[in-house]
Amino acid sequence: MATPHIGAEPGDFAPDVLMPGDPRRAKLIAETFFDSPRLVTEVRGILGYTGTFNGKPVSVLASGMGMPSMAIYSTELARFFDVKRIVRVGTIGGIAPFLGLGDVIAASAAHTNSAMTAEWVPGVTLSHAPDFAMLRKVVEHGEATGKTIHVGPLFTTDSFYNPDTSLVPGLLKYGTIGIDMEAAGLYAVARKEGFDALMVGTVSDLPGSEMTAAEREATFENMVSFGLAAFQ
Ligand SMILES: O=P(O)(O)O[C@H]1O[C@H](CO)[C@@H](O)[C@H]1O
Ligand SMILES: O=c1cc[nH]c(=O)[nH]1
Repeated sequence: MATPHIGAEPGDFAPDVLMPGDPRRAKLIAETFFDSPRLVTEVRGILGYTGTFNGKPVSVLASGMGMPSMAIYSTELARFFDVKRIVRVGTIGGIAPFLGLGDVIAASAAHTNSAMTAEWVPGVTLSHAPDFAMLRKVVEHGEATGKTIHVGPLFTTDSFYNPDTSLVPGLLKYGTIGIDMEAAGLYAVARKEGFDALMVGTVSDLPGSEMTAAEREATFENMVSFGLAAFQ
């Protein structure tokens, strides 16, 4: 049955789903990595495809931008389409000095200034963290292929424009390496809805340098290869 935001039927999604923010990146991922991809939803232009990778069913669905949008789509995938594992494949603003444009990161935690989960357990600041088995698989993929993946905490912000840059020294002091807008939402919803999740991202912005929109769309292959490794 279709949901308010996903126009698919039960069985249209595989248990494993990749989630980029950008619908065009979802299409590109399906066309580049999947065998026999088919469009399963396009409500609001949020594209979803299902195909196979290495002979196993896999899907991709855009999340849109920000924690509320990610929370809507990931909740509906878990509740109505029996999705068991989600990997967000997104772009990241790098803040750690050792990062370069195009580097790949797996988020071992996600701090946030969003109030979305503030009252889920009254009086408690929840730690938003990935599934350890999935995190281990992407690290092992890096070791097996000789490709570098940085593992560290992200800061998931509600504000792409007008970010409070005075936060950066504090974030760095506590080991944070980059910034996105969805990882904490995905990790929180995963615990709430009972699926496993991981965020893998490409560094698209650094202080003083950034990728163009075309580069953001194109420099995704390494990140998606890591993301798919989490499902193996
Ligand atoms: O490239 P995506 O996955 O959209 O991720 C990042 O890019 C968007 C901001 O430009 C936010 O969604 C942020 O998290
Ligand atoms: O600077 C950036 C880049 C990607 N995503 C963000 O949230 N911020």
